[in-house]
Amino acid sequence: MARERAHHDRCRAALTAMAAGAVEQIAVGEHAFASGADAEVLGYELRSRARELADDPGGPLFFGRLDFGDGEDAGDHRARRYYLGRRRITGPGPEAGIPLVVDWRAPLARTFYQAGPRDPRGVRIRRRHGWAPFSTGDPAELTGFEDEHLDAPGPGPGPADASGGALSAIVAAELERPRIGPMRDITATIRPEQDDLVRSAAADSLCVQGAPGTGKTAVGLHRAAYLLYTHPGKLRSGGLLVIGPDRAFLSYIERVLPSLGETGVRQSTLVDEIARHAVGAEDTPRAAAVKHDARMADVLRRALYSRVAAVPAGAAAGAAGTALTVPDGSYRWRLDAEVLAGIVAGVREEEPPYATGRERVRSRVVREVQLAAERRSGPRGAGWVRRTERSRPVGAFLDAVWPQVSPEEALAAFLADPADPALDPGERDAIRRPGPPRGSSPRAYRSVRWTAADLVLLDELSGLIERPPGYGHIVVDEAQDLSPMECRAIARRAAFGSLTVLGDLAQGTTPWAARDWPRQLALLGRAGTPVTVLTTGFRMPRAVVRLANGLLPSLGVDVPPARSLRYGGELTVRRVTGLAAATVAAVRSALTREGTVAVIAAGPDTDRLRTALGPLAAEAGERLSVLPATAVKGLEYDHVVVVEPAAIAAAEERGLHRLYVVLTRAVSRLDVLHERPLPPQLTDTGRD
Ligand SMILES: Nc1ncnc2c1ncn2[C@@H]1O[C@H](COP(=O)(O)OP(=O)(O)OP(=O)(O)O)[C@@H](O)[C@H]1O
Repeated sequence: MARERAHHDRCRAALTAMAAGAVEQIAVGEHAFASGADAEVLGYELRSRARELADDPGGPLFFGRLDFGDGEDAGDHRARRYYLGRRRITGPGPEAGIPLVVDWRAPLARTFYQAGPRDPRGVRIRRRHGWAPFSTGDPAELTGFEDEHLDAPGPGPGPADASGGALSAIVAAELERPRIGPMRDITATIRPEQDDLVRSAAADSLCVQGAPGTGKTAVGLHRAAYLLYTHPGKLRSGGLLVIGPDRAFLSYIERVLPSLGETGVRQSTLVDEIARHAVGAEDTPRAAAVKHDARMADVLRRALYSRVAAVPAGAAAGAAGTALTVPDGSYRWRLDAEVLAGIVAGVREEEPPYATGRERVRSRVVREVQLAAERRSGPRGAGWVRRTERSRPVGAFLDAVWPQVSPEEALAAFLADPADPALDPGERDAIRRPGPPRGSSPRAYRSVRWTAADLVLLDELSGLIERPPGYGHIVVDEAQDLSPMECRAIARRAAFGSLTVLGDLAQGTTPWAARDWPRQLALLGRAGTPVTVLTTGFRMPRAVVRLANGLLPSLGVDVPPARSLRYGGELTVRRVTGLAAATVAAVRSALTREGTVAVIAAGPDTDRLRTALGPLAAEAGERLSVLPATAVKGLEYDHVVVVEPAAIAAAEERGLHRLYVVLTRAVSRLDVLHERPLPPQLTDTGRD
């Protein structure tokens, strides 16, 4: 213990020196460069590095150690010892460059996560360190360590581990620990199957189907950090996006990447990512279903290209057969309709983005004019070409055959008259909405109040008009809930990158939620991506998993049930009279224990419960949340009180899926309170 503490002290001193060194380098760097631009780039890099180092929350600097070889022969390179931690720490002075702590993402660390009695990988001892819970500012306190002798495995204590060994007591304690604040990193306890996913090649897209609490979100975030470490150039400058279901979820996960030293990742909801406008109106469920349907991709493409006139409409009236006349000094060059129609048709066939298509038509038309001019009166230079491209007749011709259009203008015009053969009359009526008449000035479209689904359609149109800049990698959480059109919005942004798709078909609650992964992956532009299934749950106690699994056969999806790695926890299911009073009593008792508490109920019931909890809630402060069932996706609380499951199940079309989400949020204790009979799926399994 003394030696390990001394090593930790050495690491702390080295980290402080590294942070000071980074600050000093900024000062030196700013003076050493002749070019201001170079100094600026270097300064930016150094400042970020200094910030990352200064951002250290003060926790333990390592969580494990690997001893390779037989440990006797110091000259044998295999007889080496490495400490592993959240970030690399190198020694000062003569030790500079020698890692005191190896980053958990380094290739060597893979051995820490993957080695086991069946496959020791040259490891003699794997040590896990136990630390007292810490808060920012306090020194980290080593409380113990645990050695696994992988070269001579003996029977270990505790439940068996999937990798062939015993489940480490330190890992078990970490899993049982009450949840207090936002989500934390899992670097110390990544499981082998999670490590495989985290370290998949950057170019590979992957899909993880995992029961609730199997660590999908944790895997996605650690994969993001891993990719940034292995491909810093490609991904560090805004090239990595994490998409989550809502802002509450984002604030729950937002500290994980910074705590791993990664501060530059964009974390967003899809709505925020694509929003060109604020949402100002609501669709009927029918209209939303039509707008999110996969057919809308072709429908919108047709609507946009219906603006392109197949045969030039004679923008500049001229002699019969002449569709365009371009004055040029004392000459007038004429192009006939057939040539122009050929140009337009040719560009359409090439299928460039709409805006590129317009420019392509422009330059080909001018090329024809140039050829005609040069045949008569010699070469024309670049200046002539530019002038002709900007000339009034050419502009008028383009406006007639390939008019400029904004996504807003195209969508408003389409919704005012959604006459596409792919939509039946009922569907057209559902989405029809009066809009500014065709041909209105772009300003007329600014006052339109868009719905959330309209924003998705605007994004589609915007992608048809101009290719959006993409990301090198996108992590998509709760991907089962994405509509076909939302999937396309993500696919567009990952056209040249890869995807980590995370989700659970059983937790699909949107009307368009996926029922199988192959189709969803095809919509995401990644057909054929392998699907990895996770079933080992780290969140819920066994009894809670059993209760929730009772719903699975009714959810209409083919997913294996979760099994829990946890041994603690409590479940109570109680029929009560007077839900509000029973909730207050349950919360009062829950607050006597450590950790967060959530009361989850059908939307309309939450206000009533909040009122009933009034003074108690004020006393509990941030420890207590009262939430509608629709707002808990991806979140977890130490103690959950679920109020009236039947009301949650009846509140929406996929109410049983919602109930499944709600019942799977508890880390330590779940109280189910009901007045009405429980949904039948819960009655057999509920009492434990
Ligand atoms: N290897 C691990 N070691 C310790 N804790 C872990 C590990 N993997 C996951 N966890 C913890 O288990 C809990 C559930 O993980 P996470 O939220 O990532 O699951 P999920 O599959 O995304 O769940 P859901 O489907 O409900 O969104 C979290 O508290 C997470 O930190």
